[in-house]
Amino acid sequence: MDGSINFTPILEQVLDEVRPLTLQGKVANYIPELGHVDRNKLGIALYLPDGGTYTAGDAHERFSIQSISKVFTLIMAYRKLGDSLWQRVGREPSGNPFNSLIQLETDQGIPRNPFINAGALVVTDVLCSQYVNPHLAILEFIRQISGVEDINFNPRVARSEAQHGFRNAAMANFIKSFGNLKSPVENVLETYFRQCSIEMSCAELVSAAQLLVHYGTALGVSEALLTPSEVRRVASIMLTCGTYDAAGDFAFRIGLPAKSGVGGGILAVVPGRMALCVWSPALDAHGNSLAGSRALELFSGRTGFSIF
Ligand SMILES: NC(=O)CC[C@H](N)C(=O)O
Repeated sequence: MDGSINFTPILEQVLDEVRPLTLQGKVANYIPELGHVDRNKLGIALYLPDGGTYTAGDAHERFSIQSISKVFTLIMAYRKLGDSLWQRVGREPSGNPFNSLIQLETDQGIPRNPFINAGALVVTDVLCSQYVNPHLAILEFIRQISGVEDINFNPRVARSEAQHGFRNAAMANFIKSFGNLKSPVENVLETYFRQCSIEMSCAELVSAAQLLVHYGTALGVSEALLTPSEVRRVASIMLTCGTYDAAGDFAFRIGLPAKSGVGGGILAVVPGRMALCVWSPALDAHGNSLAGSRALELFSGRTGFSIF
C-alpha cells in the first residue's frame, strides 16, 4: 500500500459495515463502572509511517484501555530486565480465558504469557520493584510515548475493579505463594487496577504504538526505547497471546499482532508498517470487541495489511 492513498474513506466504510454488530455482544459489567459505557460508540484510527494518522467515528473519544495497558507495562519491564524477564513469565499462548487460574498450579506460579491477567500481574510486580510509584511511572511512560500530557487514570474504574477484583486477588495470592511476586499483593493489585483504568482514545493509542511501528523509537523521545529485535518479540507475543483464547482465530481472520482490552479497544501493530486501533464496547465470549474484531478483519482483508 502506498502512502499517497487517503485511508479515511476506507475506515469510514468499515465502520458503517460493522455498526450493526455494536448491538450484539455484551459490554463488560464484571467491573460495574465499565458497564455504563454507551455500546453505540465506535471509532478507529490508523497510523502509517509515511502517511500520518487517519481517523473515523469516535476515534478521539477516550475509553478504558484495560488490558491494552499490558503492552506498555511489558515494554517497561522488558526494558528493565531484558531477557531475564522470561524466567518469571512465559511466552506461550495459554488457550484459556484471560482471567483463568487453571494452569498456574501445574506451571508453579510462572504464568504462560504477559498478556493474560496472571502474567500481567507478574509484569506489574517487576515494575513495583523498580519504581517507588509504579502507577505514576506507567502513566508517565504512556504520556511520554504518546506525546499526550493529559492522559490519566479513571479513579472510579480503578476503585470499581478493586471492589470486585476477587479473581485477580486470588491469582496474585496464588502466584505469591510460589514466590513469583516480590512486592506485597495489595501493592501489585492496586498498581494493576490503576494501569487498567487509564483512558485513551484510538488516536492516542496509535500515537503510543509508534514506538513499535518505528522499531523502538517513540514520538518525541530521542533515544531508542527498545531494540528492533525486542520490538519483534513484543509483536510476536501480541500475535500469539494478545487476544487470549481467540489468538489463533485472530491470526487466521485478521493476520495482525493485536492486543485487546475489556473496555472494547483493540490495538493492532505491524512493526515498520502500521498501527491500527479500533473501539467498540460490546464484547464477544472471549472478551474481545465484537464489532472491533470484524472491523480489523474487513480492514486487513481490503488493504492487504496482514503479516502473512
Ligand atoms: N482483558 C482485560 O481487559 C482484563 C482487564 C481487567 N482489568 C481485568 O483484570 O479483569
